[in-house]
Amino acid sequence: MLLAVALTTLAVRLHSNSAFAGAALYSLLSFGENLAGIVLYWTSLETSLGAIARLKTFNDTVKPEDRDGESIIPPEHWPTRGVVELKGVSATYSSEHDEGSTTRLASHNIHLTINSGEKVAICGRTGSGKSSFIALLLKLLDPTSTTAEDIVIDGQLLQHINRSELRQRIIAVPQETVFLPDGSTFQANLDVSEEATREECEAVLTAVGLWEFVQDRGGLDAGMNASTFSSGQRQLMSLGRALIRRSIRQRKHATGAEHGGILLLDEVSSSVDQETERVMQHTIKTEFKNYTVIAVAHRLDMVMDFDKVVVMDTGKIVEIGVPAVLAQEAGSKFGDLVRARNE
Ligand SMILES: Nc1ncnc2c1ncn2[C@@H]1O[C@H](COP(=O)(O)OP(=O)(O)OP(=O)(O)O)[C@@H](O)[C@H]1O
Repeated sequence: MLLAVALTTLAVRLHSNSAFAGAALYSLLSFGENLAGIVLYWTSLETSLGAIARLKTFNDTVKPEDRDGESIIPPEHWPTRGVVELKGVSATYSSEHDEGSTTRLASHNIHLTINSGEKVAICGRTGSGKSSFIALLLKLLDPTSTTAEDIVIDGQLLQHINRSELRQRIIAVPQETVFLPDGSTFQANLDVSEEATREECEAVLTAVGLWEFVQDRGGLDAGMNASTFSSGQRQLMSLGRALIRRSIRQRKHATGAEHGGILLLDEVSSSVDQETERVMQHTIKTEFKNYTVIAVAHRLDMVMDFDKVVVMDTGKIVEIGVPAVLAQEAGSKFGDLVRARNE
């Protein structure tokens, strides 16, 4: 089982170039129990393939034994407000496998405050550092130098927080969806931590428009074959997982009051048609209305009604503003991206 999961995730990684795509297995890793085994399996891989080298870089950042033992478990329901502060954060990838250079700048002196419940889009050209920004928030990538207050989420310094705990508290939807080995049930694939009820699974699949699809294939207990999913259906399952996590968090919240949190999205609608994108947007807006949402987006129409857009270039923030306003502004970098897309 462990080997199969590792191979599945590895196969996904080999098809990808993005930093955060390495975190496609985030949704599996974040549940902890198989993490040590998967990491051990990976680190034993010896190959000179570039993709594996990148995988190893990602790997190096998640070794639990290095840092988690001494790090802090945040308060029980953290983060409930979803205030994110970055105070001059820089990060590099070590590229010992790249010829000619030793480090590669992914984030450069990032100063940014994201307020509670804000919906923020991260935009920019390919390789501008969008996914790396998300990777920083999940501690998949570490800041190069750390002053004591580099990244703070709801008053907690990220550098002190236990990595696996962090990845259980922040909900993230990666660009690529990693499934359990073929034959695992729809329910197991949707609810990886096995904490949701069948009713919750059905409600979530209905919300993302996959309930009929699952029923046609034998229902929640039927074995699933991921290769029969389209890319868009894979992304909908990923969003479904995020909704399940939100439900579970909400249920565990002592007061029962609606609380917030943080949702990270990396190009989640890159493979869906306009109608499906509309469903996804609606679901994110309604189900995560109290959450701070940080979304990497190439499809700029999806983020036009967000509160804020952050435009990145060569690892730096080069513009921050309201998307609908910037889109109309001559000389705006976001406006340039929109105009380039429209052409
Ligand atoms: N694992 C890695 N190892 C080394 N360099 C990396 C790694 N991941 C990304 N980079 C480099 O870091 C820089 C920022 O990459 P990042 O993936 O954050 O950009 P992006 O804006 O998300 O790109 P895209 O839109 O193509 O997904 C790029 O120069 C990229 O080549």
